[in-house]
Amino acid sequence: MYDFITGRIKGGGYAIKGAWLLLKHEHSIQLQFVIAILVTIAGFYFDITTTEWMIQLLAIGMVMGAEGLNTAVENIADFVHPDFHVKIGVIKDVAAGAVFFVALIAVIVGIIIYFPYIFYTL
Ligand SMILES: Nc1ncnc2c1ncn2[C@@H]1O[C@H](COP(=O)(O)OP(=O)(O)OP(=O)(O)O)[C@@H](O)[C@H]1O
Repeated sequence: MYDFITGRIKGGGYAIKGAWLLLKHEHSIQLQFVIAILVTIAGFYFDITTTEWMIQLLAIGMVMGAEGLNTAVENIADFVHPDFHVKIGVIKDVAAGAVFFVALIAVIVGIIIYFPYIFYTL
């Protein structure tokens, strides 16, 4: 039981270290973090509902999580095959495509949430 608890705490520590590395070194994650802060400010400004907060937070988490996994895939690809290879290109494109899906949905969610606040209250 003790090993189980210390193992989980260690695992959490590694995960936090990984999240910090992403924020420190990855420009795409940094940009998404800034966007996350901006929409959070917008959430307070427009006083969005609890449900909208939950969906917005979910969208932020999905985008940053997908981007983090994309970075991991890119790093693995560069590690196992640093030189140019058509298959590495396809693997990286597919990983980027997965982020695109999530990001597109997040943008649509953002429009659905904020369109009424911006245009119906004018
Ligand atoms: N080793 C490679 N072999 C073939 N094509 C590659 C290779 N490396 C990158 N590419 C192509 O270039 C694109 C960009 O790859 P890269 O690793 O530079 O990602 P990136 O979008 O610049 O990532 P980031 O800016 O998040 O670090 C890939 O999606 C792929 O099409």
